[in-house]
Amino acid sequence: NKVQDELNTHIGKDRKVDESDIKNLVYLQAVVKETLRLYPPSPIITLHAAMNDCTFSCGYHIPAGTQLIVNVWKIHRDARVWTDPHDFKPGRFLTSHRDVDVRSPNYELVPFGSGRRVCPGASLALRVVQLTLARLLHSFNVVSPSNQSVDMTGSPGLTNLKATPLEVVLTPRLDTNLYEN
Ligand code: HEM
Repeated sequence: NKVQDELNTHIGKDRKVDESDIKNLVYLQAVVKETLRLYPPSPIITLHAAMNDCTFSCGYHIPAGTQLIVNVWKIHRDARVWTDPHDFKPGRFLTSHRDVDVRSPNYELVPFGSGRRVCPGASLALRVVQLTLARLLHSFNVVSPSNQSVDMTGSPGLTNLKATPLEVVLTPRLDTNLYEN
């Protein structure tokens, strides 16, 4: 509903959302970030190895050549970084965490990985996800059948899939002529 309020303010209901509108849709951007934080499509990143010996401040010694797995899911729910880490609160990216981005140097938010092997498709992915979500929420009201809350349980695996199918009812919210092309 808050994204739809933002869409009403910046776009209105007489035209479709355009790619150039996205920079003004700061709450929508925060929703995408919060979604990537709580439900990273790659919850663990594999196939990495330490190039040099290193010792973490907490005492762990990692010899060069050790194969490493990055637990993105855990990093994104670290209570030392995120207040109410398991709650969906997009507003945190407009207040307490407004400077945190998927390219931040402090590694709090790493849905695309980081460093030399960071996802080269990150910018494309963000543009596509933001525009698609904006168009969807601008064009339709979305509710779950019988208004039940959505089961967000995930299934185990290298990619983050819902354990149960998502069922929603879409209702148009714009003039019919805007759906013709
Ligand atoms: C929301 C969408 C996406 C997410 C969350 C995502 C996430 C990731 C992650 C976590 C990695 C591993 C990084 C690492 O090893 O440290 C990766 C690698 C990669 N991604 Fe994406 N990705 C997305 C979309 C895309 C798109 C749209 C493309 C291409 C157009 C793409 C191309 C690649 C490639 C080629 C690699 C391998 C890079 C390498 O090993 O050097 N990804 N991605």
